[in-house]
Amino acid sequence: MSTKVTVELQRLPHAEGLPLPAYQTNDAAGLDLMAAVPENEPLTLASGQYALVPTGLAIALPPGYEAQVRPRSGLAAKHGVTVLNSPGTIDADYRGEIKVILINHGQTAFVVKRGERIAQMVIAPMVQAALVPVSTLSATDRGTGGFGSTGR
Ligand SMILES: O=c1ccn([C@H]2C[C@H](O)[C@@H](COP(=O)(O)OP(=O)(O)OP(=O)(O)O)O2)c(=O)[nH]1
Ligand SMILES: [Mg+2]
Repeated sequence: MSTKVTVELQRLPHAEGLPLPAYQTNDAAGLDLMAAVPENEPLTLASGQYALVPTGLAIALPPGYEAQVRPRSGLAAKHGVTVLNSPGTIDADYRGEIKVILINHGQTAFVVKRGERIAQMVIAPMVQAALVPVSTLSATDRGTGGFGSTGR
């Protein structure tokens, strides 16, 4: 098991009754996030449509960490449903509700029910850069080559 960082979690009123996000297996990287849509109002994503899906959760990450909202491969492979801005970035100083921007690339409508696991959240260490403006950059073998410069 990896070392664990403590993350404060606030469950908002509309998350009542939903289980806490959980790692599904011992060494899973992602905590599954559930849709906190009303029980009697499932969210239908028509083909090509996207929506901001509430999770009913807010967190306080320690400084030096971020959370990434990533797609679940099962939803992508079976239904064409993924996270539009993947990976979504949750900043350590964000205290609002975590929302998932879900898009349906599939051919048929996809219905998001309350409690459905729609995405996963990976907690990761991050560094901030101290930018130093310069007039020329250090030379490298690659230089300015990119975008397929090494071949297909
Ligand atoms: O998938 C996401 C992405 C972001 N957020 C929240 C947490 C994050 O800290 C905040 C801002 O996200 P981001 O910086 O990606 O969006 P922005 O468009 O740059 O908004 P802002 O101007 O508020 O930074 O929105 C989510 O809940 N879900
Ligand atoms: Mg931003």
